[in-house]
Formats: sequence, C-alpha cells, structure tokens
Amino acid sequence: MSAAPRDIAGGLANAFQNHLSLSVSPTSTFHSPSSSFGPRGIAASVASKQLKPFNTGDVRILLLENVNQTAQDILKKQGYQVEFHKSSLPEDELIEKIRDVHAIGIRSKTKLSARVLREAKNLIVIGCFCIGTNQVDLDYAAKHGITVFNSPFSNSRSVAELVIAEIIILARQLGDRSNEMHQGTWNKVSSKCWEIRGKTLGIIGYGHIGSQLSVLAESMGMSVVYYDVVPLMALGIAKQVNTLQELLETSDFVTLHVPELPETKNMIGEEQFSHMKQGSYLINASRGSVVDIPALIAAMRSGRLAGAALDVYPSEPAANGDYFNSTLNAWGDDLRSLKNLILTPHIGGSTEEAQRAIGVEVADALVRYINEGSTLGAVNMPEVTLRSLTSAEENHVRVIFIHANRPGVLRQVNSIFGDHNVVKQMSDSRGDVAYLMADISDVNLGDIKGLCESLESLSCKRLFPP
Ligand SMILES: NC(=O)C1=CN([C@@H]2O[C@H](COP(=O)(O)OP(=O)(O)OC[C@H]3O[C@@H](n4cnc5c(N)ncnc54)[C@H](O)[C@@H]3O)[C@@H](O)[C@H]2O)C=CC1
Ligand SMILES: O=C(O)C(=O)COP(=O)(O)O
Repeated sequence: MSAAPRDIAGGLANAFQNHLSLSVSPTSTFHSPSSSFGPRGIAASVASKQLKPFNTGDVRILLLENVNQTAQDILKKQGYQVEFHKSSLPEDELIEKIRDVHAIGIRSKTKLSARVLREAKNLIVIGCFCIGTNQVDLDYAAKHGITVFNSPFSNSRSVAELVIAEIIILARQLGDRSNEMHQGTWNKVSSKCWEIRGKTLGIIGYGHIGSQLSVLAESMGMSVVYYDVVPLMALGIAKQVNTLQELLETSDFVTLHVPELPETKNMIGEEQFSHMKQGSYLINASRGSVVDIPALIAAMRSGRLAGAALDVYPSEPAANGDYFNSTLNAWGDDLRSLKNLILTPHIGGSTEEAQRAIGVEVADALVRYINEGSTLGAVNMPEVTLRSLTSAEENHVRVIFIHANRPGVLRQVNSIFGDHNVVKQMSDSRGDVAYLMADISDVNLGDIKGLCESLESLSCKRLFPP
C-alpha cells in the first residue's frame, strides 16, 4: 500500500507465490505494501469475518520504548511476530531493524524521520503509543503509503493530575523541603509559601489536557484563564483571553499544553518571561522545544519566577540511566542548581492506567488497519472504512489502494476492476494523498496477481520521490 513504488516484501511475496500454486483456503491471501487483497468466503456463515491480507504469521512488528504489555498481548494473539525492546534504538540500529518490519510501535523518543522511513521498505503502519506525533515525519509517511495512528487522549488525565500536584508542590516549595530533610536539614518556613485557592492558573493550549486541567483547578478554588489559537468553549467559569501576553500578565501559575509545532518553538522566552508576574510559576509538560531554557534559568535567577516544573526537555535520553547530564543539554548544571525547580523524566503520561489504555487503543488500531485496511483515527491519512465483508460473501476481496490525489485515478482503477462487481467502495483524500477501499466480488485466487500488477502499474503510484 504505497504511493511510491516499493519492493514487495520478500517473505510476503514468497508466501503469495506459494498460495497461488498451492491453496485456495480463505487465508490464502496477499498484501504488499502497495495493494491489499483478501479473498473471501469458503465458509457459509453470515458473521462478519476478519480479513487476513497477510498470512498473519508473516507480519513482523517492532515494538520500542517499553510499549505496554496489553499491546503485545493483542498483537501476539493475532499471530504476528512481535519483537519488543524496552528503550528506543540508536538511529543506525533502528534503520537495520525497520527494514524488515511491516509495523512499528513507538512512544515519544523514537524519531521516524524521512531518513529512517526511506529505509523502511516494508513498513505499512506506525503506531505512536502516546499523544504526540511530532517525532514522525507524517507527510513523508503519508506520501509513501505509511499510515500513522496515535492515542489522542488516553493519558490526558494523567498529565492533568501531575500538573495539579506540581502547582501545590511549587506553591509550598515541597521539593526543596524534602531534599533538605533527605540531607538531614530541618528548615521550617512559611515565607513565600502559599495556598493555591484564589490564585489564577493560566493554561496555554486548551485541548484535551488543558481543558481537563481547567476543571480540576477550579474544583480546588483556582481561577482559570486560557489562551488558544482557536476559540474554544470554556468549561466551568474559565475565561479565554485574546492574547498570550494577557494570560502571562494575569496568571500566578502558567502551564503549557500545546503540541510541538514550528509556531510553538520557544513560545516562552525572554520576552514572555518579562510579561509574567513577579514571583509566578511556570510548568511545562508539553514538549521541550516550547520553552527557551536559558531564558527560564535567567528568569528563575532574577526572581521573576518563584519556581518551575519541567517534565520535557529539548534533548531527552533514549533510555533510563545516568544520562541527564551536561553533554545532553549544555545548561544541565545551571538548571540543576536552581531552587524550587521540579525536574521529572517525561512521566506526564506514565501511569498504569494510561499505558494500559494506550496499549489497547493503538494495538487495536494496528490490527484493524493490517487486517481490514480501516484508517479510522489515522493522523496522516484520510479516514476510510467500509462495513466488514462476511463469510457468506464468497470470492470477495478487499482492495486498498493508496495513490497520488489527482484526476482520473478512479476511472483507471474501476476499469481495472472491470470484470468484477464493485460491491462497495469508498475513497477520500487528504492533501496530496488519496486512499481507496473497495470490496469486489467474483474474484478467483488466480485473478489477484493480475489485479495487483495492474494497480501497481498506474502512474499515479509514482508521483512521490523515494
Ligand atoms: N508530558 C507528557 O508525558 C505528555 C505530553 N503531552 C504533550 O501535550 C501536548 C498537548 O496534548 P493535548 O492536550 O492532548 O493536545 P490537544 O491537541 O488536545 O490540544 C492542544 C491545544 O493547543 C492549541 N494550540 C496549538 N498551537 C497553539 C499555539 N501556538 N498557541 C496556543 N494554543 C495552541 C490547539 O488549538 C489545541 O487546542 C501534546 O501535543 C504532547 O506534546 C501529551 C501527553 C503526555
Ligand atoms: O503522549 C505523549 O505525547 C507523551 O509525551 C508521552 O510520551 P511517552 O509515551 O511517555 O514517551
């Protein structure tokens, strides 16, 4: 399934050849990265039937970054070959491994750049077992027929709860008091320690996390203002403000919940700190690129900020261990020397509840995509699905065709389907890429190779450079 020419995965191609000569079983199917066909129906039940475009045992999936066990269980139950790693991989090792797999599951650390994806000749789908998808070159992936899924809100509550905790910890200087006690120092102070009720929380980015946080903060007696690039309905009695500056000038606590985008890079820097209240606090559990850290260090030293909490950093280590040092980020020592600064290792979404839910959600999306071609919930492809084929529908196949979005393609495709009946069909486009799903009948196993080759030969498959 690809917009660009790709080599058919060797193993799968062999499997296909074997099926052609050996078998007419309902699981004798073929799926190349360019087209997908699943012959239906020997049995006569009307139950909806799971399509098996690959021989499931041939499907290889690489899971990185300690993706939850729930995902492994779901994928293994399908019969797929699953390789699991606790951390992300260095780029050269990633490139070696990604060449062989049909699907990959990652979290926020693994960078799937165009350079890496160019080597992923057999890859048809990426599962981001997290919210953010900034670590993947989504456009390159779409143009090369690789669909990307994520989990848009399964960890948002966990992040919101972490931020609530941090607001209180900062207001009461709990991190410092605890560190002092660990060193044997009793230091009972009330100066510059505050209750949070009656204080104003400024939320930048009022999406899934920001809006949930808003409700929690109000329930603890805080006033909430928020700034977002789109007008959004306020929850409770929160108030949307028109400019970032207005939010910064009125908030006691400022918290960031925006995605990593060119427009959010260093959106909090020297100028923005100068608009914040004297003695206010900053929390960043969004992405490390959003805050200019040297400017934050200066704002902490000058007393503009009375405290800060950081969960994310411009550079983050690939694995657990002794890696958060000044080699990773040049300002590391300066940061660590500051008082009332909470540093956490990107744990906003790291709860049992969130990770289990994400494991199920993304693994299910991968299975639906691999087995049935459904792109519902995809972040870089048009969302296309059709009701399932049933076991009663004999000699039906489902065709998935990803191609360049340009005039005349449907006419060409339907002329290739000419000898068959198109039972149902759905096509949609997103930018340069179009996705077509069609269930066609009266297809014998021997027809499949020809259909596949005819689709592969269309020029609309060759618009995007490799
Ligand atoms: N620390 C952690 O472990 C986690 C971090 N995250 C990060 O949090 C981010 C936000 O997550 P969600 O709330 O689920 O995303 P979301 O997409 O639901 O909300 C983001 C909001 O930011 C707004 N926005 C975009 N650009 C903006 C700008 N320039 N100025 C102001 N607002 C802007 C959007 O309009 C949207 O309302 C994610 O993209 C991810 O990077 C998410 C989960 C866990
Ligand atoms: O969901 C997100 O976007 C996060 O930042 C959480 O990332 P993680 O799964 O902890 O690598």
